[in-house]
Amino acid sequence: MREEAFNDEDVAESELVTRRGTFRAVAFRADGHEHMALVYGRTGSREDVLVRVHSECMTGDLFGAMRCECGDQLDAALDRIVAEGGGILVYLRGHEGRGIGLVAKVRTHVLQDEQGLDTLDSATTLGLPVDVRDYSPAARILKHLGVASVRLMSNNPDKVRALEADGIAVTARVPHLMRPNPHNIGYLTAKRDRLGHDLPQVDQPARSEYPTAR
Ligand SMILES: Nc1nc2c(ncn2[C@@H]2O[C@H](COP(=O)(O)OP(=O)(O)OP(=O)(O)O)[C@@H](O)[C@H]2O)c(=O)[nH]1
Ligand SMILES: [Zn+2]
Repeated sequence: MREEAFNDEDVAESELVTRRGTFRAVAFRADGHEHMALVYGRTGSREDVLVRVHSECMTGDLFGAMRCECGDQLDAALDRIVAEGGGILVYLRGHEGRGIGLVAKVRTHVLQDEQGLDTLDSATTLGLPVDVRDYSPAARILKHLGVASVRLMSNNPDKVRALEADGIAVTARVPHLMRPNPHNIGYLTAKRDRLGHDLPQVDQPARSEYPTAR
C-alpha cells in the first residue's frame, strides 16, 4: 500500500518566472523519483482543473526530437494553461520510454531505424514491456495541490483510467493533438492502431488547428 500524503521533507515550492509567465513550481519526491508540478493562475477551484500529466521524454522535451510529439505536447499544454488563465502541469520522472528508461528507449530507436519495427515491437523484441508507467505519483501530487477533478489534456485512455483508479476524477478528456510530421507519423499511427490512443489527426495532418512542430 503506497503512502498517500507527502511528508514536508519531500516537497519544496517556489515561484518560477518563465517566458510564458509566472508559475508556482512545486517539487516532490515520490517512489525514488523527483517530479515537478507547475501551477498557474487561478487555483482556488478543486474541480475541473485543466491538467496535463506529462511523461518525461528527454529527447522530445529537451531536444525537440521530431520522432515523437512529446516536446510539442509539453509546449502546447503550457500554452493552453496560460491562455485559459489557470491549470497545472505535472511532469513525471521515471516515465522515460514509457517506463523502460532512457538507454532502453534509445535501443528501441535503433531497432525502429534499422529494422523498421514500430514503437511496440521494438520494445518486445528487446524483451522489454510496452508500457510500465505508474501514474500514482500524479494522483498524489494533484491531491496534495487540492485538486479533486480534472480536465485532462491527453489522447491516452489508459492515463484517464489510471488517474481515476487513483482517486482523481476526470470530468473531461481534452484532446491534445499535435500536427504530425514525416518523422513521427509512423509512431503516431502505431499509438492509434495498437495502443488505442485517440489520434484522428494521423489521417488529417494538414488541419490548421493542430500545433505545428517546433
Ligand atoms: N519505449 C519507447 N518509448 C517511447 C518511444 N517514443 C516515445 N516514448 C515514450 O512515450 C512516452 C510518451 O507517451 P505517449 O504514449 O506518447 O503519450 P502519453 O503521455 O501516454 O499520452 P498523451 O497524454 O496522449 O500524450 C514518454 O515516456 C516517451 O519517452 C519509443 O519509440 N519507444
Ligand atoms: Zn517523446
